[in-house]
Amino acid sequence: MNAPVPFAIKICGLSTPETLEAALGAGADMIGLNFHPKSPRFVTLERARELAAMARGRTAIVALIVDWDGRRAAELVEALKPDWLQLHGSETPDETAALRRVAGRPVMKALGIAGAEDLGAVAAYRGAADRILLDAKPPKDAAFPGGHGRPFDWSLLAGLDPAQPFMLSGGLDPANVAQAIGLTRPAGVDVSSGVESAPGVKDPARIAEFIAAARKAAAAVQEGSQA
Ligand SMILES: O=C(O)c1ccccc1N[C@@H]1O[C@H](COP(=O)(O)O)[C@@H](O)[C@H]1O
Repeated sequence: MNAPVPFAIKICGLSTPETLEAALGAGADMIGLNFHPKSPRFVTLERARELAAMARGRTAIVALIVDWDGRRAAELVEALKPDWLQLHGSETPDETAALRRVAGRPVMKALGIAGAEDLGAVAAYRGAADRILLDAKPPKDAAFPGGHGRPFDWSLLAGLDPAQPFMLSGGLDPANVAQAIGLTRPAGVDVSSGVESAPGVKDPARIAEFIAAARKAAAAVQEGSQA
């Protein structure tokens, strides 16, 4: 039997040393650096290297990319040395497996969920991705494919194979994360907008509140499943 993976809390879209330090101090397990140019959380490689140097050895560093090819991803890995790649575009299972191979890093594949039919994609990525991240589907006219602060209907996840681990994202915040964890029992949670005071502006107090609430709810689920 595989060893259980510890519950992971990821704070995504960090772009300043101060807010990164807030996430590290509050105990984030993963931090996300966003390389999608249309995102309000976009960081240059230079800024990302500065932040990664602060974070290395204290948390897992995740580089978020959207529909990149393998050569570009491998160059980013060489320059930044992230622990993970987060693929948040329309990468197919084959492209996901190829990116993982070429870049030599574990990959977290984000899948957009709006209805029960979207859950079918999850099985297709088994073996291609190291983690599945279930996010709300972006609005149709959206300029970027994630980070819109919108939740999806969590009750849809009752239709998922209970043996399938996943991380949950999409519209999570300090006030709803405990309910989301209790209902869906994810292997981790990921947040961006819900810990901001404005798009792209992270709020240290909300980061700390989010991490404390998620940690407490995950511990309660764990205790409940052991009882
Ligand atoms: O945050 C962004 O700007 C972003 C841009 C492009 C792709 C993904 C992005 N963020 C990811 O989206 C989800 C949900 O974010 P939110 O909490 O609803 O704002 C999360 O996994 C982020 O990593």
